[in-house]
Amino acid sequence: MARKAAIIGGGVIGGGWAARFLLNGWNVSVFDPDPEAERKIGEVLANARAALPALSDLPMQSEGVLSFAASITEAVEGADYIQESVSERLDLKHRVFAQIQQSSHGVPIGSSTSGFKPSELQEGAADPSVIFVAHPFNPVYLLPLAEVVPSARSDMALIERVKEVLREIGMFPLHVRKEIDAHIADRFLEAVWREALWLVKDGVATTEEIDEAIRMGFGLRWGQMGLFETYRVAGGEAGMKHFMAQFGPCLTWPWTKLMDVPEFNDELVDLIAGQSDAQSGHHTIRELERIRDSNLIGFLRALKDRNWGAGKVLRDHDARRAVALAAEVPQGAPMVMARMQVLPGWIDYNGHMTESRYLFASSETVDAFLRFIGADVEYVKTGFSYYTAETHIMHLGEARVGDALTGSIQVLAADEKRIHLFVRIEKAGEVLATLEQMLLHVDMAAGKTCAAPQMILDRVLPLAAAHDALPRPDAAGRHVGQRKA
Ligand SMILES: NC(=O)C1=CN([C@@H]2O[C@H](COP(=O)(O)OP(=O)(O)OC[C@H]3O[C@@H](n4cnc5c(N)ncnc54)[C@H](O)[C@@H]3O)[C@@H](O)[C@H]2O)C=CC1
Ligand SMILES: C[N+](C)(C)CC(=O)CC(=O)[O-]
Repeated sequence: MARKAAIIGGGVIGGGWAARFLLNGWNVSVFDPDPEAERKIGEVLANARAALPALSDLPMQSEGVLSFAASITEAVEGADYIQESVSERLDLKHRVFAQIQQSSHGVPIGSSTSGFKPSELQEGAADPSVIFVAHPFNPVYLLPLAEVVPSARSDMALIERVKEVLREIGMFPLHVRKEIDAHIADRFLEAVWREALWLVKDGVATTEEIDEAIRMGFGLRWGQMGLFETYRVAGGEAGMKHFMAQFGPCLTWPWTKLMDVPEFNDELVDLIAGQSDAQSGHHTIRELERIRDSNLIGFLRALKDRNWGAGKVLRDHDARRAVALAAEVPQGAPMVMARMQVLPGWIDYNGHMTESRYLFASSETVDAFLRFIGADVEYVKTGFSYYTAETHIMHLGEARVGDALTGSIQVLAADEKRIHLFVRIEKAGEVLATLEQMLLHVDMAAGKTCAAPQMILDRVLPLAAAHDALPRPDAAGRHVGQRKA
């Protein structure tokens, strides 16, 4: 049965948490007194649905059920995990924890706070041991980092369980060992922000010039190696020691105004906001979110190919899910093997899903089937695999961006060397395309077909026999231009 997350506070960050849990198969109950919360979460969720599936190489899990509760008590009822994401005010957070703990006992309560220490959050709580910081980064559904900060009063066994929950939903829990205001990452963001405010206030640079200075240079480097590994490389062959010797003295030169804070008055706010409008005001916030998400997807995908940094987290998440998927027995015949989401990049100039994506959707379906019968990545490493010899596609309907698709498999026939498959790509029961495909078992080194091993035949031959009882699809055996019978 799906587990339940309660999200208290459904703004920018609560909405992101809701999407992250839902798309990873959890049921989610949100409480937020804002009458607009449901609409806002719906928009965040639409962006997440368009973005997150693009990071996975496995079919997405079935989405959990989203509900909106009328009270905190209703939201937390039966919850396995609670995430507080209300506005950054300590008195408000204390009130919310008190209400949560009137009806929830022993359930982990993570706080999204950007800066409060866990010991501050725990003050006056009925059970402080279950309250801790789980600080995410926006967009929560795409960025893996969650700083997990316990205090001396925390239940450390519970913290370990929480870290596992975060890994299960594809996140990277960074255990912050010593509590400190603003944890680790926000201290950097604060430093950069202060410096940038000074540069604008002093008329040295505009908001746009500052953003170019970041995104054309060091921002790209930081996303893949962070600070210290980057500086190690910058030290040349002599590494970090040389870097420190060369740039250490600059720390005492006037390279920063970090010690001072510019006066945060209306003049400064207007200056920054005006420049920001001139820079980006031609896009709505939702447009900017979608631009940000597709840039992040490209970046994360590149890191995933290299199994590096945040890309390694994505690979580990796929590997964990692959084990769970392999243990799952697909239901029904034909067997639903893949669930997909039509992404913006899949749409062509006709405004519907482009033809190459039907082959892609079928590949996802057939790959899941091959993993199911044991011809998975580990098997391929032994030098054997299935190759596609022939495909016939029939286009029967249209898909639009955001549509949820399923890919199902009917085994038409199978023997030692061949698997003859019929794939249906469907949207809510409507068949959009069928693909008939012949797969051949090959010895990859020899470049020749050969018999599949018994362990694969033991899985595929009974399926072929069982699917023999299904009606043979009309489209099976058709060729291009053939008249309908
Ligand atoms: N916006 C950001 O970039 C990040 C924010 N955070 C943290 O996440 C938390 C939330 O921030 P945002 O989502 O940005 O703020 P937000 O203003 O977008 O959302 C806060 C939500 O809390 C709701 N709320 C207020 N009182 C409530 C109550 N008693 N019960 C339930 N909901 C209530 C509001 O209606 C609002 O929808 C803060 O602690 C913030 O520091 C963490 C990471 C990044
Ligand atoms: C600006 N901020 C302090 C709320 C930022 C964060 O807490 C994390 C983020 O997503 O940048």
